[in-house]
Amino acid sequence: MLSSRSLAGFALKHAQPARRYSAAAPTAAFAGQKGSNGKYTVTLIPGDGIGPEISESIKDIYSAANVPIQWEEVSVTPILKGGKTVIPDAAIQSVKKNTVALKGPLATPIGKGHVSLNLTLRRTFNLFANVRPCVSIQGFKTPYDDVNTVLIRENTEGEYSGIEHEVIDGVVQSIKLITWDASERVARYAFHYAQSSGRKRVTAVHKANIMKMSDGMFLSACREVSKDFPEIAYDEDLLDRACLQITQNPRPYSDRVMVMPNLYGDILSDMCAGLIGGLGLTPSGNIGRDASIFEAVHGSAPDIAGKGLANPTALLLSSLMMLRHMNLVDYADKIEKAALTTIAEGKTITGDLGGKSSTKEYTQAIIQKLRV
Ligand SMILES: NC(=O)C1=CN([C@@H]2O[C@H](COP(=O)(O)OP(=O)(O)OC[C@H]3O[C@@H](n4cnc5c(N)ncnc54)[C@H](O)[C@@H]3O)[C@@H](O)[C@H]2O)C=CC1
Ligand SMILES: O=C(O)CCC(=O)C(=O)O
Repeated sequence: MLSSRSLAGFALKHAQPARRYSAAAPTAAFAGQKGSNGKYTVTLIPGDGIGPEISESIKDIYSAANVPIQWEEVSVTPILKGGKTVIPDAAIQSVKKNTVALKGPLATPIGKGHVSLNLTLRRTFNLFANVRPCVSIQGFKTPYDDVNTVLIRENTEGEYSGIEHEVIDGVVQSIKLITWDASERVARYAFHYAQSSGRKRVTAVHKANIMKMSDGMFLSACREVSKDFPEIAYDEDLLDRACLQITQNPRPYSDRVMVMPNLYGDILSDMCAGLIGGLGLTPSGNIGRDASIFEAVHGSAPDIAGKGLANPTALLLSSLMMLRHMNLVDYADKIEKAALTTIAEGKTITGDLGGKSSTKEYTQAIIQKLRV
């Protein structure tokens, strides 16, 4: 019989008022100390493709808002060591020391080449829960104006375990690894998140009709954890049905938290992003006990990289999840208001949102609002 291991010793944060972009839940309480200059040091990984452009935008906005943060910029260029691709030690040490990081997208070669360094970072720091809120921006017209989903993705295993091999010529096997411990841990996080953000239901999204053992165990862990949260309703939904229902009517998903294995969360969060205006708008937080790394849902966007066209909002909103995690809530609220009103006004927005402005012009429009 599998034993259920609780998150004993896990310092719980106090419940926070419900905010749209928050990592609110049982993250290890932020224990960073301000330096002698009155600022916290935060690791910044600019990343690949559009990463450096959108990171520049965040730095400019933070300077204008006087956020008490100093960035420790590190590169995550893949290094080959003993036949394995690894992350430079300086980057690892920086995240370990600062315990919070903001990360731009890292590109992964398709069908060949090095392993994903995004996944490597998540595994290195055991960032077990990936929180992906997706909220309609009031005043910005899209087919829906009432999307407010929170998706929590198991972030360390599942289909992304990276265990693949060729069995015989022409036959390849990829292992979807699901463990009770990781399933229980992310389920517990989802229930705590629901509790602290005022959401009334947790829905486990799965394909246990097909993957009876792996998704079946994920569901068993969720059911077990649900018993500890009698005030939060619990139900289960097949992934395909959830996709259909959310695209037909996202409103019922506003009062719940969805929790699911790794791959489903990756895909479903892009689908939700499509409902509110695209990947330029959706943030995320990779949450662990000892460190947390905040990043946009999107990738390195090679098609627009270097052209000054990228929308920095997703990374900006990810950084606001980070500020709330660090209890710098007032700064987060102020920047969020400036960014969302800039988008709602629609005068200075980037091409992905139907506008004509560059990354820099949009950034300046936000900065102008911060100065008033
Ligand atoms: N967490 C991470 O660092 C992630 C990295 N990736 C990597 O990124 C690379 C590119 O992946 P794609 O499939 O092309 O996905 P992508 O998310 O980079 O781009 C998909 C589409 O969305 C647009 N887009 C994305 N972010 C945008 C933004 N901020 N502003 C305006 N438009 C934006 C792109 O121009 C593109 O048309 C791959 O190497 C992939 O592995 C992909 C997803 C997440
Ligand atoms: O690591 C990558 O390149 C892609 C990862 C990804 O799509 C994600 O996990 O969000």
